[in-house]
Amino acid sequence: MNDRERDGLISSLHNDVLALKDLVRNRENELVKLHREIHKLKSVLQQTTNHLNVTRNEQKQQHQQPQQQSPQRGRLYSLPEQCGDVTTSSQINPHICSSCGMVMPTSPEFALEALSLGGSAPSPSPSPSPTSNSVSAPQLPEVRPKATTKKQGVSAESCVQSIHQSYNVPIPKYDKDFSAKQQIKDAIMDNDFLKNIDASQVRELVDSMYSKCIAAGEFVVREGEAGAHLYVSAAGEFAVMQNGKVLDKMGPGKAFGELAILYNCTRTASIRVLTTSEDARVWVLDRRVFQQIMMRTGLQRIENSVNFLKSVPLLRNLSEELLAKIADVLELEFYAAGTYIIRQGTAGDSFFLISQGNVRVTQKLTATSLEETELRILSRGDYFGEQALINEDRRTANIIALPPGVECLTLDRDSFKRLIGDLCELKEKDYGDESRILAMKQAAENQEIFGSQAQQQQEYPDLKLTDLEVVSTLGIGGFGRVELVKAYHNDRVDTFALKCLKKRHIVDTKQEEHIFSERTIMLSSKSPFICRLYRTFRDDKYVYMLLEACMGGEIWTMLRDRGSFEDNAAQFIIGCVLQAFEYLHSHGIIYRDLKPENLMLDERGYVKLVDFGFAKYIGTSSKTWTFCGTPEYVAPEIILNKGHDRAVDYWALGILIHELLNGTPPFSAPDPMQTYNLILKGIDMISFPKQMSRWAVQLIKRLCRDVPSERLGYQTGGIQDIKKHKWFLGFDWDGLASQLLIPPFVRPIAHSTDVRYFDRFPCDPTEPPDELSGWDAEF
Ligand SMILES: Nc1ncnc2c1ncn2[C@@H]1O[C@H](COP(=O)(O)OP(=O)(O)OP(=O)(O)O)[C@@H](O)[C@H]1O
Ligand SMILES: Nc1nc2c(ncn2[C@@H]2O[C@@H]3COP(=O)(O)O[C@H]3[C@H]2O)c(=O)[nH]1
Ligand SMILES: Nc1nc2c(ncn2[C@@H]2O[C@@H]3COP(=O)(O)O[C@H]3[C@H]2O)c(=O)[nH]1
Repeated sequence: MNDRERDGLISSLHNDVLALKDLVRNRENELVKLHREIHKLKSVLQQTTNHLNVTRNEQKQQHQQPQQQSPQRGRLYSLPEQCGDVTTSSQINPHICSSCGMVMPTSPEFALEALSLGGSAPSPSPSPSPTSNSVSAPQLPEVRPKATTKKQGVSAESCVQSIHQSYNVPIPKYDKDFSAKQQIKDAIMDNDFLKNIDASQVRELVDSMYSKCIAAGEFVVREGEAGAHLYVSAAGEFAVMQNGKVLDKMGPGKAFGELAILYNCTRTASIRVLTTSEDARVWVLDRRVFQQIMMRTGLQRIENSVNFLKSVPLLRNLSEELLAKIADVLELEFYAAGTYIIRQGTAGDSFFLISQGNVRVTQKLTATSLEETELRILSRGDYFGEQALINEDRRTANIIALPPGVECLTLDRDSFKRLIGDLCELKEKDYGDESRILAMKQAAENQEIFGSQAQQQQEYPDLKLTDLEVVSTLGIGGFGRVELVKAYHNDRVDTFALKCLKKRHIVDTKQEEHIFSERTIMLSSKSPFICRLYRTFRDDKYVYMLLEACMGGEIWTMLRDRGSFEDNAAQFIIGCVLQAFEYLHSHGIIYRDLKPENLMLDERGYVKLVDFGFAKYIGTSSKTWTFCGTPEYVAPEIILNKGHDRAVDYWALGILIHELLNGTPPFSAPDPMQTYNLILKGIDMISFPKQMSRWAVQLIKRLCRDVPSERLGYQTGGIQDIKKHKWFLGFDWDGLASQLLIPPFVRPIAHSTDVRYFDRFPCDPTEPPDELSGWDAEF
């Protein structure tokens, strides 16, 4: 390793360390947040257990003294809800509200009840029920209403009533400037318990908060009291206290007081103003308003769900009543792009309806296959996941969320069976899996023939690496050099191109599979339009491919030197490529790296495809997802990761025609991202040079269609459709196939090691490190 490389390595390691430190810092922050969350939840839990203990004791007492009642019970029920929180002024007796003189509610249910009864005074229950299991504050037993059955009933029954009543009750709004709104919104989103509220709900909460000043030293919230408000600190400093001890301090922009409201418990801590110089200020939201906003949006959600269900074709004929039942049990779930919502072969208990976004359905067609075949894309209104529920079996396909993410309504197994499991459409659904698997088997058999050992039979079996003598370097690729070599064997001298690939580099860049695939496909391919691979070798540092030497040089070099090709030369080059594609596609192989750099001329001037590093066997009906290719040549579906097949080769063919005729590809920018953006804008955004023939432009446009299935060559006529296009009018396809056609550029070659059509490359004295993992055993 030289100094520059070492410096580069050090700097990259340094960056890695910095990134890891950042990660650790973020994790630590997350931990602190989680600890705080745990602590808060523990406070809530603590209260609940206390309440339950007290209730149990109470129930015991009530059994012992059934007639005894608190004399203040009636007043408790008539307490107006807004008197929930007390400040210092009521401290003489914390249970008496100083402003209205009433007894403060000490049970969390009180507020709920007050809410559900709209603040009116229902008559108190005359006698407590010994069986009720009310929860109430243990600190204040003397004023706490004894548990009653009525109370239990009210909170369930009239709460529902209240939902409907409050549905149309206007919610107060208070004007505030932008920064105030932002402060409240940020505080809500920063609160672990409130941050999951819908954006529309947050907006309403923000609008309904009003400002209140609180003097230095006063309590905003007192531990153990009932909570009737949610707060956001607007200005000043506040202390969070528990049992008289300061737990934490907070400045402006913090939401607090949410626990008592969300968990129906009493205040789990006290909040006191620390600021001494001037009043502190808080934003306040009445609990009643909070609940109203939550209920209203909740109801709205059910209504939206029913409306959505009505639009789902599967549920078209169901009654309104049944739809409402379904809507009632549906759960809303979100999945980030790329998430496997369902994985084939796993057990599953949910049924899914897509309410937003798209999913990709893929399937492994054989138990051992690594590849997933794309079956279809499902979108809003479509459903999935019924198979495993109906057949009591494992999932039969994968469901993957597509960008930007997916929203689904889900039903659990029981609800599915009860509500829609009998629908004929579901029971009779046939996705055609069987015929697909049959076709796959057929294709696999073909592949077996194509990639079989017999087909891959290596030639020159007696030739050893040591029989080869390097003459000069023909080219340099991503993994090493291609050398022109002389082979001395059986009293003969042959010349070959020897592609030497650095094993360490292959392993480091995880390209083992691509190199293997290149070997299998090239060894098996026997077409005059594809460079022959005769055999392979290996040693500790390299794998070697002994290739047919294409001594006419690269099309890329010719294009560089000439600037562009005439139509007839371009037709000949494209004709040869089409012959190669016809051969590859008919064997289920896609090439994926078409460009002038990978087209070589043999000594007769015929064009051959070289470099099969990205070629892949996919069979006839499947797709693949690996992003690969050269930026200027990749098709939109590769960029968008939609899954691709041989249609990407037709796209690349259109790009190649453009480059051969003009010297540049149509989509080209200084960096790949810009190039991808141009590609996604489409071929119609390109203005073609005037000198191009009308037919050439038309052919390029027909090949470079955004939608793969619309590309010429991909339809039922296959590659013949391209060959029949007007641009090729008069072209001698039979002459090309039989190689009797005279190529447009015959390049004189003096002898078998004449390298005049190749650039000169300096030698590279550095040796790559050994790589001995053994992945290349077959080479
Ligand atoms: N059969 C051949 N006959 C003559 N020259 C060849 C042959 N194969 C490759 N070359 C020369 O070597 C160069 C590099 O070869 P190739 O593209 O196959 O290597 P690679 O490591 O796969 O490169 P890449 O980075 O493009 O994947 C070619 O551009 C060409 O100039
Ligand atoms: N229990 C608890 N409450 C906290 C803490 N930090 C801030 N608070 C807030 O103090 C508030 C007191 O009233 P709530 O119990 O309604 O909600 C509580 C939280 O919003 C903490 O560490 N523990
Ligand atoms: N087996 C199969 N499932 C599909 C197909 N298209 C969509 N799917 C859905 O993919 C789901 C995967 O999970 P399930 O087997 O429960 O139910 C499956 C179907 O709802 C298909 O062609 N075949």
